[in-house]
Amino acid sequence: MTTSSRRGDTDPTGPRGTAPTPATLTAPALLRTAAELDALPRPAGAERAVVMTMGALHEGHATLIRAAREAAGPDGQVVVTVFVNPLQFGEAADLDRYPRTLDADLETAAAAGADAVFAPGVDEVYPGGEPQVRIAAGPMGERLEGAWRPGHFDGMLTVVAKLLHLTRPDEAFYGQKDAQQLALIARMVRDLNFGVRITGVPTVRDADGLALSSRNRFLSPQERHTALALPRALFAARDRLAAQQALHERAKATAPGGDDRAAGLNRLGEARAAADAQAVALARPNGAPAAVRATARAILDEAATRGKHPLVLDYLALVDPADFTEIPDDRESGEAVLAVAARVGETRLIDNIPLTFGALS
Ligand SMILES: Nc1ncnc2c1ncn2[C@@H]1O[C@H](COP(=O)(O)OP(=O)(O)OP(=O)(O)O)[C@@H](O)[C@H]1O
Ligand SMILES: CC(C)(CO)[C@@H](O)C(=O)[O-]
Ligand code: BAL
Repeated sequence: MTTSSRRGDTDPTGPRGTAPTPATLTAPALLRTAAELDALPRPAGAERAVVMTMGALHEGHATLIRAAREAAGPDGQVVVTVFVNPLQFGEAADLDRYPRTLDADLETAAAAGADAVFAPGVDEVYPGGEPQVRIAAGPMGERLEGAWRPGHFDGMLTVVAKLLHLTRPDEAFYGQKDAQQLALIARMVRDLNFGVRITGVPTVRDADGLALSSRNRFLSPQERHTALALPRALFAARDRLAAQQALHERAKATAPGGDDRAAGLNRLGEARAAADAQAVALARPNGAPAAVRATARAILDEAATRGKHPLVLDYLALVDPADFTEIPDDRESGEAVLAVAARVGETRLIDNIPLTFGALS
């Protein structure tokens, strides 16, 4: 039988020897059933914020919880859900080996400022077995991750819908690391009038650049070295775009008249100055999407040739964050997401970076 429990005070030094903070002094309530969650009083005159996770909490999750705490304020309430959702897994092996670390998760949640952790069992979330009626993610859910993990986003949205109904938050927080998931949740909430604010939180990375992920623990040191090609590719592409855009800005500032100026200089016999003026005039942002893709691709291709621990690329795509369709090569302005998914050994990783075309960053 499972019961609602409010665990005693944690070690005052906090988890992993961190300095004590007010949040570490009180452990969150551990709620195992929907009935226990229903019995959790709502904060009076303040908001409830929710962070949904599959557990094995790391600093990325802690950042989401801190953001929720900050938004809810001292009088508000932060609920963290921990549930490994079978509906969104393709291979049973991936589901079976997914890490489950509830005791450590409660400490991490406490230190980050959670008031309650809702960690139901599979039977509690799906009392009638696999649900007959599900959320369909639609066309956006069939692109990128959806193409590689058929049914994944339907399963993800179905459990997110259920968890939103169960926890009834004012605001819910999700990581930009799972950019397509975040976009789909925002879309579902808008299309189906869920009446909750959805907030994205930027990706948290390790010092070496790798995006934090529960699945990183499966990487051997050599595999991790290969996996670093993901952030390196994304950051190189971002830098390439910034350089191209800086050159374009310089062109606008230094070459009024562009090609006309080059022609005039040519007539005067100033061949070198004419060539410079023309080069500057040509430094337009046109072709930036192709340059961004090529820059990232070169780094990923190199990692794919690594002897013992090669990277196997599933996709690299430059997409519109609104619907995850490919950005056309002649795009000169607007928001984009450069997204990548790859396998290293048995571990599949995803990462992405937001980019803005047509602006100096
Ligand atoms: N590095 C990160 N930075 C910011 N948010 C993150 C990060 N990693 C995960 N999140 C967010 O935390 C929430 C829960 O994610 P989840 O429990 O699946 O963790 P995960 O580390 O992404 O695990 P995995 O990649 O193995 O599925 C999601 O909203 C996810 O986007
Ligand atoms: C949103 C989510 C908790 C649904 O299971 C999961 O996909 C995750 O952890 O990103
Ligand atoms: N972090 C996304 C959840 C999943 O991989 O299933």
